[in-house]
Amino acid sequence: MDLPSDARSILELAARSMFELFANASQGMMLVDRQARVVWINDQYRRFLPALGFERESDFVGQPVSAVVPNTQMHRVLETGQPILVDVLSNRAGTFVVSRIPLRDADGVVIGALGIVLFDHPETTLQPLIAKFARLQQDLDEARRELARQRRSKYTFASFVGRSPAALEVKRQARRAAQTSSPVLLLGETGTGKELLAHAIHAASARSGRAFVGVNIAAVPETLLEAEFFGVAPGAYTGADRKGRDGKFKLADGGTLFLDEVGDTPLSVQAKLLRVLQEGEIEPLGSNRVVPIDVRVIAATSRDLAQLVAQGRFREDLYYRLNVLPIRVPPLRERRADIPLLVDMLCEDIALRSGTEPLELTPAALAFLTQQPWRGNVRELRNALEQIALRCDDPRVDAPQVASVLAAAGAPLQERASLADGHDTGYDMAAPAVSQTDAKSAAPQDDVFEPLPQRIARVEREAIEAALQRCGGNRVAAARLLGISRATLYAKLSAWRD
Ligand SMILES: Nc1ncnc2c1ncn2[C@@H]1O[C@H](COP(=O)(O)OP(=O)(O)OP(=O)(O)O)[C@@H](O)[C@H]1O
Repeated sequence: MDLPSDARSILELAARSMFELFANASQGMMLVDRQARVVWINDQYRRFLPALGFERESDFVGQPVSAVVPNTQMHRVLETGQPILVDVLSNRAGTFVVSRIPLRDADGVVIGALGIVLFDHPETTLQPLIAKFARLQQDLDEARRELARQRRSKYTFASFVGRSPAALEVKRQARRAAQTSSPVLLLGETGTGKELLAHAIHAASARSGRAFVGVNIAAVPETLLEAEFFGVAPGAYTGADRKGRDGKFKLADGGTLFLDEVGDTPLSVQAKLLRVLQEGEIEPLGSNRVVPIDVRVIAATSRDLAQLVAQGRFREDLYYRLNVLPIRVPPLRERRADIPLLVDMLCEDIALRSGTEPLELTPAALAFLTQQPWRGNVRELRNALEQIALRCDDPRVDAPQVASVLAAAGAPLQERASLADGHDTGYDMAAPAVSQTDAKSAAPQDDVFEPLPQRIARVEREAIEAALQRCGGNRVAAARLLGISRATLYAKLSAWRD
């Protein structure tokens, strides 16, 4: 027989064929009427009756389906008119993979539903699929545990090295802040340990068991910041965000949100941030639903927020909202007494990570380091020690070697540093601070030919350090000066970190 030529007959044939296929290939079928009463079962279905507690078909057919098939969802299909194409049904007769399809009359009104048992004993028939699912679930659980581990605090107060009065005062204030749930504002130059303190405050707070989530505001493009903060509702966008995405506020729910470089928040987002802090609720992009959140905010900035307020670049109301517990984190040059202790800790850490012997600095070398301006603070000190460890073959290092490595790295040296413990260091004490050009010429030369990737990395680093210095540590201005985006600058800086 050929295919019928009219569409209606073709559809009828297709429907009949599909029904027959399901009726033969499936483990059983049943029909319920509009009132969810069983009106028909096929031969295969009949074998489930004893397990369901029925001896005769006549005791089963005619009954409300929920009375004779425990846990059935047929009534839901009748209520919603939506099929449930694949579902797992478990009851006293076993576990089944089932499908439920509404039946409609010519006007589209739901008049019944068809239930199909696709597989019984899915634990054997679907074994490969279930094994794969179990493996995926295991991977997902592991990834979730790892994420939770990463979201826990990396540092405690013990990680903040320093016994100078200034360092002890910072720790005292931060410990007190940890006892409350009010916003904290950490103010200080780059590399002074603001992020470390934020972690430590969280770790010592009542929220320590929950997430610590950080956002570096300066590193997120303005157009993406709102989505990053508040998330995206499903269907608001096409592409990667189609399914929706939680924002950082949601991820930090119950825990702490660290807003790094809060002074760089664009004005357009400041108003929304203020609302969230006031109301304690967020509205994901593309959603008209507000979601309550409970987040403790710790903000940090290296910029003068009061000045930004005076210039109209930071909202005054947001400033007051964040400035509840301000903590000024002093620069290294105001707590030089901590430098030997920091050097000790950093040398140990660098050695541990690189698998080398820790540096041993002579008293003159340590004195020289102590007198440097350290505009990049602890981060810059760490970088300097890493450079020294890389460039000096002998772990015992004296002041002239330190001076030459710092000069090669383009660091602005302290002019009148006293290098010597009464012996000749070979370093010209009266010489002016090493300029960028001098620094370049102080790079390895003649005898050691510097490989191209290292040379490029060094030149790039010198340029960035010089730009940051020129702009007084202001990264946005430095990025502009370098002709790169601030996100690129941040990516480079964070690649050097830790
Ligand atoms: N007091 C300290 N004790 C030990 N390590 C410190 C201390 N202060 C800073 N560090 C280390 O210096 C590096 C920079 O610190 P951190 O990122 O906390 O600074 P920051 O003030 O947040 O800088 P930025 O504003 O540039 O983000 C980190 O590796 C941190 O562990």
